Amino acid sequence: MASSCSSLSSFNWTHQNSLHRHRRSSVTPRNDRHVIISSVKTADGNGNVTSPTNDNIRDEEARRNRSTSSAVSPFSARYVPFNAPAESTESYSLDEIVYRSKSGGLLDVEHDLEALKHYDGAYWRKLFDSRVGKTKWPYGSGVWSKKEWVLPQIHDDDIVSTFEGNSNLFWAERFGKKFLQMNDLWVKHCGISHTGSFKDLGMTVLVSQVNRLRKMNKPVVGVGCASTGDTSAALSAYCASAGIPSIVILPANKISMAQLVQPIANGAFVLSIDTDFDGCMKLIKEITSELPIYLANSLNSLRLEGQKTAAIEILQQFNWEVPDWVIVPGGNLGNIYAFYKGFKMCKELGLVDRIPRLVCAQAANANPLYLHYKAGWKDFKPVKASSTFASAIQIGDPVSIDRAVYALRNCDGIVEEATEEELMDAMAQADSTGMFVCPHTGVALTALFKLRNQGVIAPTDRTVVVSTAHGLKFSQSKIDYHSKAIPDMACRFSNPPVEVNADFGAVMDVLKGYLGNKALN
Ligand SMILES: Cc1ncc(COP(=O)(O)O)c(C=O)c1O
Ligand SMILES: N[C@@H](CCOP(=O)(O)O)C(=O)O
Repeated sequence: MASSCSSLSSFNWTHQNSLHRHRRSSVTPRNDRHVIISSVKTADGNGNVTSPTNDNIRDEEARRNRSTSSAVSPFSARYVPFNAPAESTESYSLDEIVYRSKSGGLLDVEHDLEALKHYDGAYWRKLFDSRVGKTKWPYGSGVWSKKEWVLPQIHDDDIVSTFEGNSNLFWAERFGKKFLQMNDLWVKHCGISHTGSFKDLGMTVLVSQVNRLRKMNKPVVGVGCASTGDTSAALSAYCASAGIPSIVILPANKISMAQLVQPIANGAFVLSIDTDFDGCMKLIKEITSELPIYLANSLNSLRLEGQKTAAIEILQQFNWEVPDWVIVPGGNLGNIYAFYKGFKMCKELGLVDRIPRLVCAQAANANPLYLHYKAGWKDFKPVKASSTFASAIQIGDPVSIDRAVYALRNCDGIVEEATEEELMDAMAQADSTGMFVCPHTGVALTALFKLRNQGVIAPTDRTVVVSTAHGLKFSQSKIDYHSKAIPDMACRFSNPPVEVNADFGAVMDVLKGYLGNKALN
């Protein structure tokens, strides 16, 4: 049986004595014994315990787990109906295949917070910090470095990970100063990742659990999703790495070529369907209720357990100081809730004393949440999403609408929208200061521009913009913008190449003209 005792026991043992004093209760987790046992091995310069054999990092951890196989995790998690009334007793094991509550509502993964509270905030901060930047399986992953808060009961050997997470929290110094008069602006580059988007954070959790279910002989022949590009890329990569079949349903001609080729290259079974994302989502829900195909979209609350670690990571990267604002582009609306949940857990477990205000940013062409917010959260109505350069969030009927509303209402959150011109300009402005962001990040940056102009976000507010995908996946939109090939768009920040004859004089003339317009510094 999986043991997160071993996960606690096997972290840098030299920290254990100093961490011990942080434990709140007199309960002694059974793993402490194993800490002592493992400590007889030699420790490398980083305090990692090393094996005398030539095991790879997965084998090394499996061997360690075998030696602690009698240990049972003191932590646990289960599915419960999302936002259930206190008197609800409905719950499911994470080893069940279930996506909806009895009433048809969303589910949530509920952790045993009382067990986690046996350790105080300082303990968790130090434990998580001790795992960053190491190769130790599976903690080298930014997701699995928080394993006790994610999937505490999974066996380390069942985990399918690319050491995702630990993404760059980039100080957007020049962008902040030049365009916003801000000096504490940060971009969390979740898109600089294994498959180029934040979806890796959730997919490692979901595919790991599928790996476990298949080893338990549960009826899972493959894993499937509907996608606007990034979920399918992540699903196919993680499944390919574990040897699990993946099936992806894509809206024909509505995702970028770079995104389309990802599942193809990773060996997924790709269905290109003449509908939009909402149509694909409807199909995959029907398919997964008929066939032994496990649903990988964020309707499945397992995904959000991985995605929430990006919020924890932001706090960690600020040395556990809480930013004032976090701005997240929203489509199917799982991620905004995942951020809320990550921040909320850190507050509940004493790692920080407050949570940031969240802003969810939508494309004006696909803005059901924005309209709902403007209507005072009354009577949600899905919309027919129109085409947008932010194609991964072209979603009119988001599955996680209830989760998003809950998150935003509980953090005094805001919803903003961006027109096509605004999002493309914002993306180009960010790129002109050295970034290379995706159009969805352009949507989030537009929200920031608007809230700064309205005086809602102050120049000194510490603000994080979540960048959700790698800009290289969306090169064609940048090519269109910089060649001013977009109808009815001024493309104010375009920077097209200058065509010059292969002639020294002609080149010099052009260069002198260019340099003449520049100040010496
Ligand atoms: C690049 C990118 N940004 C933002 C989002 C929005 O995330 P969510 O669907 O969780 O709201 C998605 C997917 O929907 C995406 O692929
Ligand atoms: N942008 C997503 C849309 C589906 O979102 P999910 O989080 O519910 O899987 C994608 O890339 O497919």
